[in-house]
Amino acid sequence: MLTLSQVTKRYPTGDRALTDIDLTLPRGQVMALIGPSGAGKSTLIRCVNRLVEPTSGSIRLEDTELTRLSGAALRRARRSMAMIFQEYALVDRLTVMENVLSGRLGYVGFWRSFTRRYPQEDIAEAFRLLDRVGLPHAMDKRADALSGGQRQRVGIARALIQSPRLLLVDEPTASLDPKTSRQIMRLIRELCGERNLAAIINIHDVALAQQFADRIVGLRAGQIVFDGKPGELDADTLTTIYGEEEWDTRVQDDIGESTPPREVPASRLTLASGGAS
Ligand SMILES: Nc1ncnc2c1ncn2[C@@H]1O[C@H](COP(=O)(O)OP(=O)(O)OP(=O)(O)O)[C@@H](O)[C@H]1O
Repeated sequence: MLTLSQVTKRYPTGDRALTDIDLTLPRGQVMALIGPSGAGKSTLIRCVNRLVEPTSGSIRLEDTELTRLSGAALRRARRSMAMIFQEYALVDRLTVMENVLSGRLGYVGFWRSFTRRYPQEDIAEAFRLLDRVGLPHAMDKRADALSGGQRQRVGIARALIQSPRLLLVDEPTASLDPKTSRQIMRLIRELCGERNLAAIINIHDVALAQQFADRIVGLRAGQIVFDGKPGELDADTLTTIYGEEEWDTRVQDDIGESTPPREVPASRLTLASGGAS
């Protein structure tokens, strides 16, 4: 449903963030994008919804060539690509319900949203979604009264009320503790399954990526150096993605509570943390 062909991004500073990216994402697939800092993960996600303009190449969402769109056509296409952010991007002074309903902004028009007169069916859907993400009693709370995990649940509900076909998820767990991170990843995974939604999840945590994604794509210096199933990620592959000295530290950080002692050879590390709570 999403196809990137030969996508390259060069920033005006001269930084070449992506080089000739070819990638096809089928409907319903949850793909994790991993790689070291600066590899181009955020740039790739933002090229898809054109928050960043690709320098060249083609990005197709089903029958629509996204790189050619502008104005109203681009706004319409963006409705079908919802984003979930690391820092949640909620409006603190608004209630949970208002934050969720703001996901309908692309549909209801400025004045209707400005005066907060959303259609009854949107409000009913917001109730259903808040229930589904585990916040049935929080709708009247201000967003800044919530914990990080709760805020991310609101961010997920806001994304889903857009009725997207694709989720673009940018480090959803980077500000959360390990247990909450697993709960959030599990929720995203389940919702993608229930709605046959495809997702690209930019994530630093390799163990979480392995545990919850169908597919892992490894970026290094703007190029895809691995594309395979979570179980295919081995020490050699991680060295290719992260470099010789980096990856075992990366995996140990990711495993968190079950981190083995430093003297365990890298080749014997179990990458997936397992036993998620
Ligand atoms: N707005 C920008 N202007 C210039 N260069 C940029 C800009 N944004 C990113 N870059 C450069 O593009 C490259 C890829 O950055 P990007 O943020 O996409 O990587 P990333 O893999 O998401 O990194 P991180 O995991 O640290 O968020 C880096 O070299 C970065 O310095």
